[in-house]
Amino acid sequence: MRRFVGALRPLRTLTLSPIPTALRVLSTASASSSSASAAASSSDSDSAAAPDADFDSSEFALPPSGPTPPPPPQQARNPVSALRKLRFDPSLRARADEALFGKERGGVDDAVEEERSREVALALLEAALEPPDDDLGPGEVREEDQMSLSVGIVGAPNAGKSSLTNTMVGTKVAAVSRKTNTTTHEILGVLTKGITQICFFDTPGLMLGHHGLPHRDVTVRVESAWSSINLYDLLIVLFDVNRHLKTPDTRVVKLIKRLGAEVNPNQKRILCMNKVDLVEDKKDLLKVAKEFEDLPAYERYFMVSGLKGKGVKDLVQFLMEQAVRRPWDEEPTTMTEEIMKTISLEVVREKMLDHIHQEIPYVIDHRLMDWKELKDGSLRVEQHFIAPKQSQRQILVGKNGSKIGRIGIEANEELRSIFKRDVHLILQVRVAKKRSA
Ligand SMILES: Nc1nc2c(ncn2[C@@H]2O[C@H](COP(=O)(O)OP(=O)(O)OP(=O)(O)O)[C@@H](O)[C@H]2O)c(=O)[nH]1
Repeated sequence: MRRFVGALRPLRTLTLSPIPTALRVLSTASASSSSASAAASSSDSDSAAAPDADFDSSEFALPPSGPTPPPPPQQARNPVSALRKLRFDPSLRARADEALFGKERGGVDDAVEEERSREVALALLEAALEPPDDDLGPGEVREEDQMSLSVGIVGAPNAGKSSLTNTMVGTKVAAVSRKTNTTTHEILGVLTKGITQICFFDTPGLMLGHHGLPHRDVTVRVESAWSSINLYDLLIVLFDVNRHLKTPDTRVVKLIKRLGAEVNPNQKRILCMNKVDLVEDKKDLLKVAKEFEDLPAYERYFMVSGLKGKGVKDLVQFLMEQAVRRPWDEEPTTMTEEIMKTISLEVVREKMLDHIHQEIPYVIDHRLMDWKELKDGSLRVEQHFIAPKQSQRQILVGKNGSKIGRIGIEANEELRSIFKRDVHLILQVRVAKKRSA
């Protein structure tokens, strides 16, 4: 089920002080598949699922995914406190002095001086061990040196926005599939390289000609998307050039022309022809470039294949060069548990979209029910699909569990390769309980 999340939300978060990426990713991703909804638990659904409605990766033999990550390093000993504990017994010290210097040393003055020099040595050692205020760890960048860029990606459904984002960011941030409108929420992708950070925003629903759309929420979504695009530093207008050559979509042409006509001094715009790998005669690409060449707002034209990665390096390089001196909005991405949870949902969702070619994926409630990191470093991930109707459940399960099994096996493989560890994936398909009137 598609849920509307206003396009302004990620922009608003851009102006906030740094919040770990994971929290924001989850806050936008929480529509129907958040781990938070796990609390709703299986009470929403019939608990008696048929055995073929389950997938359990432990029933499939897979080679181990490599060495288990080492345990966290032990806390290093603090040499200052160790030194503080090293207070000699004075009588032992006197005996040592005698043995070394052949006479009994020092009166009261010597003792005081010795104690003072010991304190000075200790203070010096403490100061030496204290990291300087601006000491930066490896890869850290001072705030005043940081460069940032916010990028909105605009395009018709299925133009390849998610695939391109994934390729640029280098992690799986969005479910990619053959279906249109797979982006059920704005997915934030963050690329941090050297001193530069680029935040990518998906802008679902930004299309012209929305008059007459059946649902009011769709109209609201479209309007909200339009009103927010000017807030990005840079806009990528993306279209499927292969489709354009075969069956041009007048709405897409209008979109490209409208965004290319109005110059916005505060925003750079670029036009990206995507899926160039599908175009057999490359000369056709020049024809398309010519068709849109007189649009003043487009600073550059790129021909890319987001899926195959063609031309993406040049595009990323160009984006890096457009960054402005501004502190980063996001912590440089580390694979936190919250990001991993989101990825686990996205990967399973992607496999479901690949295998179920009806409206089913959009009406099914998909939840993360359990997430555990086991002692051996492996992960136990349990997700449930809750279908409104028995017939929908049956389509997702497939004959003798063949569909859910395939989804599970493929998702499990991919999660193992992303997380670089063993993943015990459990998927259950249930039917929602009928609410009594
Ligand atoms: N051959 C080819 N296929 C691509 C390319 N980019 C995307 N695709 C395919 O096009 C389909 C749609 O891609 P997505 O990235 O989901 O498109 P999207 O614009 O994010 O779609 P929505 O979420 O519906 O807005 C998927 O089947 C992709 O595999 C490309 O460069 N070449």
